[in-house]
Amino acid sequence: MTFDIFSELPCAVLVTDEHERVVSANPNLNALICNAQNALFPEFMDSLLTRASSIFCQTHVWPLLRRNGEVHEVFLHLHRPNGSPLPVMTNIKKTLMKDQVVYIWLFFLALERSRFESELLEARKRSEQLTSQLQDAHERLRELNAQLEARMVVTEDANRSLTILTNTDSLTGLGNRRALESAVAKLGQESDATFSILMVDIDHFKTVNDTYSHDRGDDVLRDVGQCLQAAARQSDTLVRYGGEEFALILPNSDAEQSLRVAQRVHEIIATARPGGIALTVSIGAATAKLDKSHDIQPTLKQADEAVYAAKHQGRNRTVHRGSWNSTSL
Ligand SMILES: Nc1nc2c(ncn2[C@@H]2O[C@H](COP(=O)(O)OP(=O)(O)OP(=O)(O)O)[C@@H](O)[C@H]2O)c(=O)[nH]1
Repeated sequence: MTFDIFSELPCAVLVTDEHERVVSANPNLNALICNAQNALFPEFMDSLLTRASSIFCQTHVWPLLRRNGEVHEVFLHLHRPNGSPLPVMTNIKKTLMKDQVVYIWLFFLALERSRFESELLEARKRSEQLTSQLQDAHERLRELNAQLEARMVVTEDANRSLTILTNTDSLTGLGNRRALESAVAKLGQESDATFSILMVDIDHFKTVNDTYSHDRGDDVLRDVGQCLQAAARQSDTLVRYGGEEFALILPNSDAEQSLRVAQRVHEIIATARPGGIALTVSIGAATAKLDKSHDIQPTLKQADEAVYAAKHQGRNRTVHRGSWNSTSL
């Protein structure tokens, strides 16, 4: 009986019955053993094995096969007609074919197997090396990322400090003219909001410098800044607008409210005596409604003109200009 289906298989196949008789063999097995495809096979498979392998089969392989129905990775030596042993690996499985119990033996050259194994080991080693290189690269990337993030934090801090510095008046610690822009943003998004600006200018400040020294003049500027801060609300923005001039932005304040704040400024400065000197300020006030452009320049200009008017009218007073009638306190 032959089983043609095995002739197509790429490996060497032997089929035996339960009495260890050779039932069939495919051409690959012939080629493997005899280097010829049509060689005849012995009746019992025992004759195909070297003596040592035959004993091993009788004592181990067949008992295992009969018990488990299959055996894997058995190392045997086939007995070639020229007398030389051929090392092979064998997988055997019991099965039913054409109503007959048979055992199918698949043979692989042991040498090929060890070559495959060493190739596999080599590939595994390469993949392990690659994995470790990848891990190193990943670790390095993580470090670089951390360094980059740290640098970004430093840069952001530096940028923040720079922004604060460029928006701050170093003498008084108040915002400077540039800081006015963010104050405008603070006025709110909605147009139609009423706001006021107070321009506060120290009277006869040149005389203060000339009489008491420039340093004393600086003290006066610092103290006036504090007086104005005391008069302002949390939501107001105070900046040193230039020289001895300060600007106070009052969101949501109409003319009347701005005049009340101005009055408070006059009183606080009179009481505080900035730099230990009795002095007065002139205040120009202006009130407007915020338009869509958020442009406060026209209102600033009006407040500036109002300061000029206050000076002209004798100083130590507030003049209000703007959409409202001029008022003088
Ligand atoms: N100490 C000091 N003085 C300054 C500073 N900035 C500007 N000044 C001085 O402020 C003075 C301003 O003088 P003026 O513009 O004549 O004004 P004023 O003397 O206050 O006179 P009126 O404004 O008309 O009352 C000048 O002498 C400037 O040198 C500063 O940062 N520190």
